[in-house]
Amino acid sequence: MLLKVCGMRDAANIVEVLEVAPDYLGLIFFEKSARFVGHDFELPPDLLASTPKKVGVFVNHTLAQVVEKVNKYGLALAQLHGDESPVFCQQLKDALPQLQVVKVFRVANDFDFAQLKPYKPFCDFFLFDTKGKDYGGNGVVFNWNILKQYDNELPLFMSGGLSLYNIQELQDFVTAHKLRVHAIDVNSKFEKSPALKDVEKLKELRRRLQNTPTQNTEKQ
Ligand SMILES: O=C(O)c1ccccc1NCC(=O)[C@H](O)[C@H](O)COP(=O)(O)O
Repeated sequence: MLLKVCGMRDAANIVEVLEVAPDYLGLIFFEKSARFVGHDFELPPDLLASTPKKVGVFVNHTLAQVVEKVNKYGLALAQLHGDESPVFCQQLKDALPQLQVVKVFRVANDFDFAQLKPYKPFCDFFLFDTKGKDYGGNGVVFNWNILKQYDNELPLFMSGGLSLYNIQELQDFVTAHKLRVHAIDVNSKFEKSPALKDVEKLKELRRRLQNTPTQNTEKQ
């Protein structure tokens, strides 16, 4: 499983996080988030020169706002964390064909998997996060058993309260149920304070993930 670390803005902290060699770095463009990058955010030169794909996290932004951030920061993926429609995903793909679109679904026990269908032609990945009081970064795990209903058609980012305490359990669950998990997405459980990542914890996570086989989970 690949690794996405989400929600940094401090240049020195980003440089430290890069030592862990994440596969994806999430930058949050939602102004109401405690992890909002800010209006004057500049990419640290180390990030420009390094390999992780940059993921922009958006919540009900307009198409023009997403396109502007993608172009400004060289984002490879847009993670749509709000109530964006399938038509919005289609418009984004039409505007930026190279961009990978990740539609987020906030999951609770009554989650209806039928709602995924109209998104499939316009998305590269789905991300399952916990439905909580905030749009994201709630630090709460959802009941993974509900994923037994998922048809595995699009590869997944798995999210929601992932920590050093539950990562092995998640890996076992994914293997047992042959879930097509492309990457895990970690955030608040690897922080010293909002937006400041605890790099020692991330290094331990990286060590544990290195012992798991990676799968071909790109969209076919
Ligand atoms: O993290 C935020 O503050 C946030 C706010 C609004 C929308 C999305 C947000 N985070 C996006 C993520 O991808 C998080 O990693 C995901 O929600 C999981 O967070 P956590 O439960 O803290 O691990």
